[in-house]
Amino acid sequence: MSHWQPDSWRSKPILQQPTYEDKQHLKQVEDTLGGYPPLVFAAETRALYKQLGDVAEGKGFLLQGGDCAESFDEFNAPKIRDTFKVILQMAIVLTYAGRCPVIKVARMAGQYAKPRSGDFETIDGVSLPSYRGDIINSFEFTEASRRPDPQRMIEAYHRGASTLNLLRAFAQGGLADLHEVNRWNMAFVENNPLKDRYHDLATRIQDSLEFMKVMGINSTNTPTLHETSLYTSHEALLLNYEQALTRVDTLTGNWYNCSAHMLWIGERTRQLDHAHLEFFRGIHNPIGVKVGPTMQEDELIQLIDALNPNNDAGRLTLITRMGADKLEHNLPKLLRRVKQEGRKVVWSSDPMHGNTFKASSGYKTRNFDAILREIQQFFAAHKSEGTHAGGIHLEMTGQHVTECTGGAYKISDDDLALAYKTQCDPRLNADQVLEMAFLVADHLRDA
Ligand SMILES: O=C[C@H](O)[C@H](O)COP(=O)(O)O
Ligand SMILES: C=C(OP(=O)(O)O)C(=O)O
Repeated sequence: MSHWQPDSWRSKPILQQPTYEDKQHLKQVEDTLGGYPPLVFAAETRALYKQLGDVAEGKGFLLQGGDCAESFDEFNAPKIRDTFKVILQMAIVLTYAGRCPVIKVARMAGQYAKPRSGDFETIDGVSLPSYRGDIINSFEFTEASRRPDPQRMIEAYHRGASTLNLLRAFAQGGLADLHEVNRWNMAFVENNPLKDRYHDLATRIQDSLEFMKVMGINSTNTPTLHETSLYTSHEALLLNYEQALTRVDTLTGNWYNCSAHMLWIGERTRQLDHAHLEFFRGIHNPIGVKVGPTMQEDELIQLIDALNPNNDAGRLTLITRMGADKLEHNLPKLLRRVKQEGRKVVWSSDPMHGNTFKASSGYKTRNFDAILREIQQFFAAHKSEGTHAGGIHLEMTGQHVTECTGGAYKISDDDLALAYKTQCDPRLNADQVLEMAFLVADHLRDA
């Protein structure tokens, strides 16, 4: 295999990239970013790698979630806080009701680049380049807004850094204290139809904390009760940006992509001889790859071997996104083959991307029941193949949006217009996530 360099991807075919008109400006931005401090520290990335290694061995569960596409316009503390809360809330339900350690990885602090089905969008007979995420162009439907601008990478870096800073403060500065989480969760679910179930769980956690106190277990000296670990992730699609943040770790001498702890390759850019595979094979982060409904057994083994030649547990997460109607037929054969060949991977389910459709109202949406059905089938397939259902990957937000239909509030096609805010794909809202958490926890406990 040829020698890897952070820029060796540049000689390979590449899909889903913008065409920048001003190459000099692009180079200037890449150089500037290359001189900026890394956003994450390689040792943190190694800690996540190790925890994912445990998940690959069947000990733990990966919860990965956040926006479909983070937005420069909706960049504010309440939004970051609410998504943080909803991830934590789901993690607590999964940990307590599912009796399972949960590793939390946010789709935040860098989820700015989007692959698209078409290069152009047409509205009222006018065709303009598709919106590809705020790191590339702007959502507004004008010629100027849709022109790719390299300067946006600098903007994305700064917003990613601020988001990460706040997430770290929340995780370690008291907001994630289990005593507090228990309290704010109560208010957070006040109007939720699953409130009673949540209250019951919260009371049991409270009882456990009080029991520990009575027994003399000093919770002030027990960091896991006061803080949490939340890692960051995004699709490493725009390789100019990702390369600029790829650095040698001085402790190990290895290359790490320091734009996030975990990165993944999308379904549309995972070709074996293409640029994204080339870039990912050289970085030492834990990585994910999306696995869609057309994936065949041989192709999957080749992909695994290209990305994880040493078969290290924790290195590779396979994120299946097949669609509720296809998973039952397509996943078991992949599980069987990977198990037969002894490859160590985390299997995670993205029940969102295979279940998107256009509602009669014209909005792109996903139905809660289809999302749930894909998760149920994911657990069932693992159970029958004797493999570990290792995680879920959700597009979700802490905001009260109406983007996915169904759930306990029975959001209908007509309701979608009430609060449809996503810039790309529909997300589960805070209530739908809580509901999903209880349903997944039941499967997790059973598994
Ligand atoms: O999030 C994933 C993709 O970017 C998205 O599904 C593509 O959407 P499109 O089919 O509207 O381009
Ligand atoms: C684009 C995404 O998914 P996929 O590659 O599975 O379509 C995504 O997760 O944002």
